[in-house]
Amino acid sequence: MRKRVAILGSTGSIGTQALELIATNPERFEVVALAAGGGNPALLAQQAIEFGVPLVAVAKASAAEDVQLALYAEAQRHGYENGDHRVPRLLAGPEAASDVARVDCDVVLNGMTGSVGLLPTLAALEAGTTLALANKESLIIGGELVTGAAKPGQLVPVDSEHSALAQAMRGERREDVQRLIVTASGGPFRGRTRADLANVTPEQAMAHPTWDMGPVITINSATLVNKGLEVIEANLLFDIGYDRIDVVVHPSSVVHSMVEFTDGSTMVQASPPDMKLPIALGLNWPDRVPGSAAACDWTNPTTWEFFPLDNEAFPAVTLARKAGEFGRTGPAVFNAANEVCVDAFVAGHLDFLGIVDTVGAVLDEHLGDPDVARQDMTLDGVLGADAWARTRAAQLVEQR
Ligand SMILES: NC(=O)C1=CN([C@@H]2O[C@H](COP(=O)(O)OP(=O)(O)OC[C@H]3O[C@@H](n4cnc5c(N)ncnc54)[C@H](OP(=O)(O)O)[C@@H]3O)[C@@H](O)[C@H]2O)C=CC1
Ligand SMILES: CC(=O)[C@@H](O)[C@H](O)COP(=O)(O)O
Ligand SMILES: [Mn+2]
Repeated sequence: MRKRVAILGSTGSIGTQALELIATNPERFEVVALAAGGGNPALLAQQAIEFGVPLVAVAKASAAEDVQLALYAEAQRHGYENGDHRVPRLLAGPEAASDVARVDCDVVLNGMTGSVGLLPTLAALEAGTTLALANKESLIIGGELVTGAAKPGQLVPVDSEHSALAQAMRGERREDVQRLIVTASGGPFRGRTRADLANVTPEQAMAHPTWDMGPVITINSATLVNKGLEVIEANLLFDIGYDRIDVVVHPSSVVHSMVEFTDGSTMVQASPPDMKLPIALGLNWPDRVPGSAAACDWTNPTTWEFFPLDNEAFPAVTLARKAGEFGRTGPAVFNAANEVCVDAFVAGHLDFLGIVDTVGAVLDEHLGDPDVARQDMTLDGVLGADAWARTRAAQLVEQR
């Protein structure tokens, strides 16, 4: 039986790689729905017709007409007659991705970027569908709302480090796990001091040394915010305390993370950097998809290097730990402030160091509010904290 897959964020880095993988494994997977933001109507339409997808969704209502026209044009190119029932149904608007997440299917792959992925993540979990989760932000900001909505085994990590951790812990007893060691490439500015980072440009920050990814996660890798988010993600996915989650810099991104056990053994998951491997495992969990990606080549001399993280030049992981340990709406504020600052940096309105400095200032303000510590964790609370952090971060960016 082929697995029926819905892809949220189909036009992005994760989405397009997932579709490439599905194209080479047509006997294993079929695509039943696609969702995207609306930034690339032609690509969305091309994907929909090429994969024979019956349902397509676009978040920006203003892009709906362009997507509809692109669907007709693509259908015509494939020789469809007018009124052909294979032309997909189109949903449009901010709820559309959540509607797609609720369709009857075997796996929802959430490859959207940002906190906008939260409601679709919850929708997929509530529908009882397996959720292959690349959109780490939804788990991080939703916290216990997301983990509490997931049945055992329903939430499968696609993030390379967390896929590695899940693979290394398969079949192991939880009480035998001592520590999780999350690897970080160190980003394009590895080895620089804080002073060296003052004038780096968006173009330099976009030059990731090992991964080709969407713009937000690429900037997050340069600031190490991505690694901070991943520490929170590891805590939530594997229910392991922050004091037992380490970060180590591993520039070549071949070791995707490690699990240390109580007997002194460390299990390493290694493969050349290629997201198709964790995407395939996410779509086909618990089974592997043969040939998803190339394996390590041992015919040439190989060295793996590991370095401690420079928390002084890159304080984002320390800050994320603070947000994560506080819990509740702390991670949502950390993430939302960062999303605003990344946009501002890319637009040339904020310097590189200003990203994490501003996130830290917004987070401290939030954690210092006595009402925040008293609040229960609710969806409205998370959405409210996200909105507040966006406004506050924008004000601080303006003042900087
Ligand atoms: N890329 C990678 O290798 C990795 C990514 N991740 C995580 O995966 C997620 C996706 O990253 P990446 O693929 O790089 O990001 P991209 O920016 O490349 O893609 C984002 C996708 O989300 C779509 N999108 C935006 N808003 C909405 C919306 N409201 N509804 C539906 N779709 C929407 C975009 O559509 P449009 O094109 O129309 O704007 C696009 O298809 C992130 O959370 C990231 O942290 C994790 C590990 C590795
Ligand atoms: C591929 C993936 O999972 C990314 O999250 C990656 O880890 C980013 O690289 P950094 O290690 O530089 O953050
Ligand atoms: Mn990652």
